[in-house]
Amino acid sequence: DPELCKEVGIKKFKSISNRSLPSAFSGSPLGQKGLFSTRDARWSAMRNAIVSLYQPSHLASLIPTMQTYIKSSADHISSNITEDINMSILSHKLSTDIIGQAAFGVNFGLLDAENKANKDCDDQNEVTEFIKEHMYATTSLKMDLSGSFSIILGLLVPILHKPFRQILKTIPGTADRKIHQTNLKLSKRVDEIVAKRASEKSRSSKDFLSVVLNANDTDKASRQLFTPDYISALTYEHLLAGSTSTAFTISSALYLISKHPEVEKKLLEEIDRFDPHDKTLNADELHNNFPYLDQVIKEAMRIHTGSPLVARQTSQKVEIGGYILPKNTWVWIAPEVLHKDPKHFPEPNVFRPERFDPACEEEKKRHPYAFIPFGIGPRMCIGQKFSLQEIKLTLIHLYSRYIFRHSHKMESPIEFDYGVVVNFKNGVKIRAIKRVNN
Ligand code: HEM
Repeated sequence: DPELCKEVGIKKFKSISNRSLPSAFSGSPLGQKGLFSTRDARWSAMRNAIVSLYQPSHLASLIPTMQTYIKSSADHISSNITEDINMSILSHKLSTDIIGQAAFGVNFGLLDAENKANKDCDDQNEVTEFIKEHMYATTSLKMDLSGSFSIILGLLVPILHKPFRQILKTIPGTADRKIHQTNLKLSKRVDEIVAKRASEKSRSSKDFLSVVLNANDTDKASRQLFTPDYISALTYEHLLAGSTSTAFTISSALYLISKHPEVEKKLLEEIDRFDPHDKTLNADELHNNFPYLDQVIKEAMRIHTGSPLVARQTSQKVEIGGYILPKNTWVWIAPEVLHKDPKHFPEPNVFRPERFDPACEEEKKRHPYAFIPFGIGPRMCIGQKFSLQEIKLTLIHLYSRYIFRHSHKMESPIEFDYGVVVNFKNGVKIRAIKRVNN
């Protein structure tokens, strides 16, 4: 109910996590550092400290960096043009490299196979190992029966999650133990990156980690709030939040566009009209010249919604839709259920980007909260603009050079893994076809 959302959503709910599996995350480096237990006050301060990084002017300054990584991934496609490409893996590397630079100020060099001498890390193997573990950690927080038992239990009965995890993590062979050990290693590595950066005398002001450490250097209050552990947890959160869902959206868009030639045709016309081949777009051009691409991305996020659940906890007793929810009740929203509601999206399973055209009746009539891939309210995704910029730049660059077709190894119907972020179970497998004259 719109009125209720307005009234209740903002005023009476306190948000306690991001997309948001508190019990699942409490086993991750975030939870181990106590992020969720105390995070509200500190998180608001942190959001304020870093919000400038997500403002249009800073995002615009990231375009050339993003373009460099995007070009590397296109070059990778070019050298594998006769083979199947697992777009899920390639886009995960791309988005991890980009967020590595933006959040840590570190070049992970995942796309750059030749990059043996990484400037920011003494040992390239360390970086590769770190990322492998990061990828394991992001994919192992599952919500089905193949995931950790304590996580599944925590979803059903949150109070049981912690004690069960404590027991299960000591038992060899359990997913809980594997996750625990991976998280310990990840935590240690993030701590090392943070400690190294903290010891540097001059830091840039362009990445998340440096901005927070700079604030700590100059401000005593900030030092008390942002302990080294807390900074590590947040830096890791950025890596986690910034890579998987962006990668999922890029591969989902490619999967859907490849299946719909009429959408592909219209999109290519828009991209070619602007002729962005090998050109660095500026923020205004990116924002204004690709309205159909905007619709395609929204529709891809609607059909395949990356965040399965968003959570809130009531900060006081409240009545919603005739139900009385006591204080501290967990409320879970499943955005994809909203996104498939035929009331707001007629023929919900049809991929039709035009339904997001601002001139279209369906779009005009739709409730503003019917489409919430980035969550909603004061705790909605802080990286929304960052990721949309990255996704747009990637699709423009790739489609100015190639079109894509599903590999014959691509399963149909496609299968999903439900984790903290949804993922394609076996990846999006495609073949690239070089476009004439490009
Ligand atoms: C397509 C890409 C992305 C999607 C679909 C997505 C989705 C979401 C969702 C649904 C939430 C929870 C919002 C809520 O509770 O209302 C969230 C939170 C968050 N996201 Fe994203 N996200 C994406 C990309 C990013 C990127 C690139 C970053 C970092 C650069 C990022 C950083 C965060 C952070 C830090 C939070 C927690 C915010 C808070 O708790 O105040 N996300 N995201």
